[in-house]
This record gives sequence, C-alpha cells and structure tokens, in this order.
Amino acid sequence: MNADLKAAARTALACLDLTSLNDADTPADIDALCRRARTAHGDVAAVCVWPRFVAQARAALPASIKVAAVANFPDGALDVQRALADIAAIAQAGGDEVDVVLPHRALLADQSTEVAEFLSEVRFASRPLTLKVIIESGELGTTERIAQATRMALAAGADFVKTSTGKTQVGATPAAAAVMLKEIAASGLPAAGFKASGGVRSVADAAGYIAQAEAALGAGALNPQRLRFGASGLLTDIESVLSGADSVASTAAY
Ligand SMILES: O=C[C@H](O)COP(=O)(O)O
Repeated sequence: MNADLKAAARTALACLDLTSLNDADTPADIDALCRRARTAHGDVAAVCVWPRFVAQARAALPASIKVAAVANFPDGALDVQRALADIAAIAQAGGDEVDVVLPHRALLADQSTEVAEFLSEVRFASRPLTLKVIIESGELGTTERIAQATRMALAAGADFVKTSTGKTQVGATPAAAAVMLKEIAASGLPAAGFKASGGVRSVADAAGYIAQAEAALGAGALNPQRLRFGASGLLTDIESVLSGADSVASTAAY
C-alpha cells in the first residue's frame, strides 16, 4: 500500500463529515451511522444528518465528534424563514454545525442582493454554531458563478464553503474545488475552510482534493478546522486503505 495513500486516508478520516441524508433515514440508521463514526483508526470529524436526528446523534457521540445538520436542504430555495426554522431546530437539539444550501437558482437569476440578505440572516441566526454554505457548484456551472457564490458565502461569514448537496447530477469536481480554493485563499481569511461533498467515494478522490487544498491554503490547512469531506460512502475505502487491504476504489490511481 502506497504511504501517500495511507496519509491521505488518515487526513480524510480526521476531516470526514460522515453523512446520511436519505429521505427514508430512521433512528436505527442514525444509530448505525454514529457507531461507524468511531473507527479502529480514529474518529471522524462530524456526522451530518437531517435536523430531526440531531438530538439522537448528539446523545450517541462524544463532544469531540461534531453533529452537523442541513438547512434549506437540498433544494436551496430563496426561503429564509424555512432556513431559519431549520437552524433553530438544529441549535435547540444541541447541534454543533449547520450546512445550509445557498439559493443557487436565485443567484443564477441575478438576485444577488436577496441571496446576500439570506446569507446574512442565516449567519446571524446560526451563531455560535459552525456554518458551512453549500453553493451547489454543479448547478452554478460556470467559473464566474462558482467564484461569486464562494465570495458571497465568505463575505457573509461562512466558516466553510461546501461544493454540493450530493443530490444533483454533478457533485464535487476538481475544477470547482480549484475555483473555490482560489477564492478562499484570495480572501485572506485565515480560518475559512473548504468542504468537498457529493460523489467523493474513494481515498484516491479525497487525495486529489487534499493536494489541491494544500497547494491553495498550505499544509497547515489539512485539518478539520479548514478541510472537510462530506460523504456517505467514503469511510469504507478509508478503512480498507488504513487496514492495509487492497482498495479496489483507490489502487488504480496510485
Ligand atoms: O453533504 C454531503 C453529501 O450529501 C454527501 O453526498 P454523497 O452521498 O454523494 O457522499
């Protein structure tokens, strides 16, 4: 097993938001998710669930593993009342982090003033929780729109800018990550972070984003304060890489 791939697997594990956001998720599914959050190789950074499961996840996990939940998810409507209601539910249930979907269709319709107001209200309502803004880069499509959404999220005070909900055709891509990381670096904000999500399935995928984050933000950013992976299916490959088994998903790339 390649030593670089193992190092990438360790970073990906420490930075993983272990995610379950299926419509049919049950309390038993969330119990199983929380059990998986503590592996023989170390703990994930956070679990990411629907707001209705926050209290359950918080009770099942040590404080060192954060509980994140989604708001205005997955559609990203320009509906601040709905986002604020989600955030209030997450906070009241003891959640640590909010992953909110930016109203990307409104941005594409040039309603940037309304989107900025939405982000500002969301930031105000979610303090002191960590805020990740999902820009849905695959729907925004162009470099200019992805850069604009990233700048708007950072200007509003987002702690992380996140690529995707995982519910659209195009999730995280290296091209979108490059645009977002460039904007994060250019912002000069020393604590702003990047989250790759949507279709990140292998350690080889994660290794590419880790290399991009290191190039843009420096080696000091390769930790859960600055880098996250949001993924429902990545942990299996991380565990197989770290246990030394041949990883079907990752060996091809190394
Ligand atoms: O927020 C994270 C995404 O929903 C996860 O997407 P995924 O199921 O493609 O890993």
